[in-house]
Amino acid sequence: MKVIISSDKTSGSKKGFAIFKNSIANGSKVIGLATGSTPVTLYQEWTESNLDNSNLISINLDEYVGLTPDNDQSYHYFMQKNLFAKKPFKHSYIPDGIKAIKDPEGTAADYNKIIAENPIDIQLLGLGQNGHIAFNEPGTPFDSVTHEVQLTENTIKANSRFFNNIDEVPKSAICMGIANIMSAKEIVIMAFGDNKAEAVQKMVEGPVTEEVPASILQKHENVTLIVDQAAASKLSTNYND
Ligand SMILES: O=P(O)(O)OC[C@H]1O[C@](O)(CO)[C@@H](O)[C@@H]1O
Repeated sequence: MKVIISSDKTSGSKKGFAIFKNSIANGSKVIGLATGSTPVTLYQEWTESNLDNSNLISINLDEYVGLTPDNDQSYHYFMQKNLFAKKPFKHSYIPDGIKAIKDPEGTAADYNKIIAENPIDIQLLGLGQNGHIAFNEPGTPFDSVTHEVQLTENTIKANSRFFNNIDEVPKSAICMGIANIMSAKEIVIMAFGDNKAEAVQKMVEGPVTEEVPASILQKHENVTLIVDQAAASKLSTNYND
């Protein structure tokens, strides 16, 4: 894993965006995208750039079960607001959180088919405080594919900051599995802030274990981790930018 330590989130996000721009210039066509607060600055860079997405396909990691695309907490809405409105892709895939209410297995199977038909060239990831990637919580099998995830109390609490109150946070999501994520040819994972420091340390330096889903990234041959000083503060090795 290549580790880039940036002075702050803005410079880290610029470096992250540069990796995507370069990868697209070199022929990447299928782009895996993430939500959460981590990628917002990277998406700002993207919308302000001259990059043209009209020949690209995007595939998002996850969506809450039960939220319509026009719900301002849905990941459909998030992507529209932060990237797609200004930089539309040829086609953008996000799991169908409404179909998933009645048919989570069918929704997940549809999404696995989409990923199989559109192998991901480069995938963006954030990192949960407990080491989760997308909504794959500790204990998720490394060979998992798209599935319905029951959100843990920790994640519901962490994400409640975006909702009016904690009871509005959906209890489950449709989420790419760890095997889907690992199938991407290249991965960029970003983490900023001291609340991510422990997860970063375990992901990079700890054992590869399903208890820390992101630790599997140690086994991927083309991963770049971008962190700020705070998120890097528990790493024991000195990684130079
Ligand atoms: O970027 P944030 O908001 O810190 O969230 C970290 C991770 O948690 C999630 O929001 C899921 O809870 C992921 O989508 C994200 O990668």
